[in-house]
Amino acid sequence: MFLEHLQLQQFRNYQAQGIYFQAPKTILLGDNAQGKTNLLEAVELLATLKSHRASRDRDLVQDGQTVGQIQAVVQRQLGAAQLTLRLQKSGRRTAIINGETLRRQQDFLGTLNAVQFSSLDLDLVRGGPGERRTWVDTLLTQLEPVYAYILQQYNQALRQRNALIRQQTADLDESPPQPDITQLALWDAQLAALGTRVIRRRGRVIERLVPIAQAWHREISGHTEQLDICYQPNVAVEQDEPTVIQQHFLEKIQKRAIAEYYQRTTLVGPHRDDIAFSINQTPARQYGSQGQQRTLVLALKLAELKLIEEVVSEPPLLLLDDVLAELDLKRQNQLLDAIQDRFQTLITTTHLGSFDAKWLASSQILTVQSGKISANDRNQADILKHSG
Ligand SMILES: Nc1ncnc2c1ncn2[C@@H]1O[C@H](COP(=O)(O)OP(=O)(O)OP(=O)(O)O)[C@@H](O)[C@H]1O
Repeated sequence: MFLEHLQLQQFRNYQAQGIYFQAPKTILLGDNAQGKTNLLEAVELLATLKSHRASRDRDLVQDGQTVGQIQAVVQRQLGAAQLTLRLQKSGRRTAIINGETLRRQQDFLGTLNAVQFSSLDLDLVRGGPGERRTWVDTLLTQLEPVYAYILQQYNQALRQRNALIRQQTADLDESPPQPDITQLALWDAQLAALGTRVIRRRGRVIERLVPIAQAWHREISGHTEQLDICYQPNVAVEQDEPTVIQQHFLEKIQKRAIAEYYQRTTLVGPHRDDIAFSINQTPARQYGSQGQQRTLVLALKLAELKLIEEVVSEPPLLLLDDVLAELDLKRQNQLLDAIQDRFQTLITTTHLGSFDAKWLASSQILTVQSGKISANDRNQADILKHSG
């Protein structure tokens, strides 16, 4: 797939900006806080309907405005698609494909696929389990758009169950516990059914990703290291059978009932899953050197690219946010060799110094300054169309 055109209107620090992408690699060059990451964020929103930096649309709409818009033309094997995402300072988003407003936003997913790689991704190894869950969920959302809906339903059931537990324990200190068993049992069943769907999908995607990531990791580490990735679901999966997992889920809820009552929150379910990474049988989080952790994240990102390509039968985009400077020259070259011209890649950087001359020659270079994009040299002037 190829992102041919992007149009940003009142989005972050862009007033009105159109960009035509004309090379497999586009380098977005600019000082800090000029709008480079904002542009990648717009593409991330089109691919996942989520931003890793903003949880509310009000932050995405340009300051002082009430609405913002991201529009794109994506070339796919079956033809071109036009994507429009309208954002409001307060109120719901509108998702439009080829002029048709979608009733379910989840139907927007799957037209544009992208893998994002930023220095924040190093937190995948060093950070907490939440970071790893978000990573696997974002990948799943692109592979199986229906997963976005399942996860949303699970989180809703979780919130409602938590509210019920809190309500029942509100006067914990004054009177003895009086749980409403029937109502809680209904939420337990919901949580177990939806949670099982989340667990099985997470298990399946990690199983598919592991051999690809291991192969990359072996290659990048010069065949000296063995990567292992282990899904650690909060509810054990001994058999990939929904009824068996649901049964385990409900049994574990029973066992943790008293602890849940006193901690006033749901303690059982995939919102407590983790994924363990180890290198040569040693947990990467505690013992991996910075270099080893970078190799690991690079292997994961390359594996994501390949897995999405396998599943959707087209190469996804790669968004590299200020990450090349974080990698040493050897790893940079391994990444660049792996991408070649197969994956359309958008790269942000504050300086061109670290780029290989061969790379620069085959890239479209755009300068980003205060929410405005201009071609880096006169030959590239025709690839820009300013609007507004
Ligand atoms: N909703 C908004 N409205 C207007 N401007 C915004 C909005 N959100 C962010 N900005 C501006 O966008 C700029 C940040 O841009 P961005 O995060 O893309 O930086 P960058 O060019 O990637 O730089 P860095 O290298 O520091 O990451 C800041 O100047 C910020 O004030």
